[in-house]
Amino acid sequence: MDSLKKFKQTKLTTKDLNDFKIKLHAKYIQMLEANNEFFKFKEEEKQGKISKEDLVQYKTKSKEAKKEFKDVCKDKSFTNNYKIILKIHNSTTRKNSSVILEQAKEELAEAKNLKREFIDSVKDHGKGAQLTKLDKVAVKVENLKFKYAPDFPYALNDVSFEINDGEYVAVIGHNGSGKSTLSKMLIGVLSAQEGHVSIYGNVVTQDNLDQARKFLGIVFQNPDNQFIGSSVEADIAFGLENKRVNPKEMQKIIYEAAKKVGMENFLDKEPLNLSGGQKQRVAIASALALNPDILIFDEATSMLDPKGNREIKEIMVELRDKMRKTIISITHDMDEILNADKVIVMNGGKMVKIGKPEEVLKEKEFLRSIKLEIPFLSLVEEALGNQGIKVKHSQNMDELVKQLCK
Ligand SMILES: Nc1ncnc2c1ncn2[C@@H]1O[C@H](COP(=O)(O)OP(=O)(O)OP(=O)(O)O)[C@@H](O)[C@H]1O
Repeated sequence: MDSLKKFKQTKLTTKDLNDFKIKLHAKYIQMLEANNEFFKFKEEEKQGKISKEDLVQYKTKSKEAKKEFKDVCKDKSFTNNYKIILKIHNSTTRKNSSVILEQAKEELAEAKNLKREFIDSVKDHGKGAQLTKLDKVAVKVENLKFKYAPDFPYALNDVSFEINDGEYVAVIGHNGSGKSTLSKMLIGVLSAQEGHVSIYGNVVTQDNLDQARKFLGIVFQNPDNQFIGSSVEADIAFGLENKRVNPKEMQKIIYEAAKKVGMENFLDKEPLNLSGGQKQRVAIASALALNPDILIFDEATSMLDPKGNREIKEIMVELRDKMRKTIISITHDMDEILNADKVIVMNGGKMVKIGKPEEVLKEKEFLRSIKLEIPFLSLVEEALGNQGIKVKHSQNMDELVKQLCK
């Protein structure tokens, strides 16, 4: 009994297996990269661009990466974990105590599954690794700093904030305030030089970046650059094919994702025949098909006409309200902050304000001083206030009119 108790306290779990898969997958990618680099420089050496001596360092790096990957594959922890419980299980059988025997059986089955999964994960280089949600905070940024070169000023300077699960957050700032740099750091295109980004409680590192990205969907600025397929359907299918989703399930996923953005009747249409707003809706559907928890809109409305702009803003609100998605909208369009739960104001690489839209909009002089335009709706609210007509913060003109007509 004591040995079973002890085993339960020290046994390996699915989290350990997941950590192992993440490590294995990272080593596998490092090995591939080092190998590619070696072959690239081997070609260059053949062409006389680099010397044989220089090539040696790439060969050594590639060999080391291969060895490191193989060493991780040789991990004995899960086999040992199984052996220990097998021994305990077999001795428990002889004692013939039914409750303990049942517990030992359960532990043995669990350890056997872990061992089997470990063997499979070695075969597929840890591809199935997943991060679990350890926290209700969707995105946590802590003391983030970034410079594009050592003698450049900070593009991001000690930025910290939290975005809760299901929250709609607008990140606003004038040109050069650091919005794009922040967005690149959130999606892992740039790595933190100081500080951390955590997604659902997991600090993002080079090792778990691929897994962390599974929580994220991104919609960029230019609708034309985002269309990869020859039709709406092919475009949404692209990400699913990359993820090797079962082709039988794909049709349904594509239809559902298109329906969420009102594009289900356009599946056979070519990109040429779509408006900018419709193309952005397809980009959103492509992201939604992969079912991310967090959607980042990086200046996604800035190239659209007023109608397209309005459509995409409405979809962002719907995604939060109906699908409980976390929305991060990086924008210089002040109108976008009206729909947000929280606004992060950036200036000169620093976060200079964070709060609810109505709190941020109170500071009109400050916003003007950092070259941000006050939304027309807020100016109307302010003018009404000056006339003694008190109104609550509205998300759009219709809401304000309704308040006034009550
Ligand atoms: N690739 C780069 N190399 C050097 N400096 C850069 C680079 N990209 C951005 N910067 C600088 O970093 C600072 C922050 O720029 P960033 O692009 O993040 O701001 P932004 O708020 O997104 O601006 P915009 O709205 O114009 O895109 C600026 O001073 C900018 O000049």
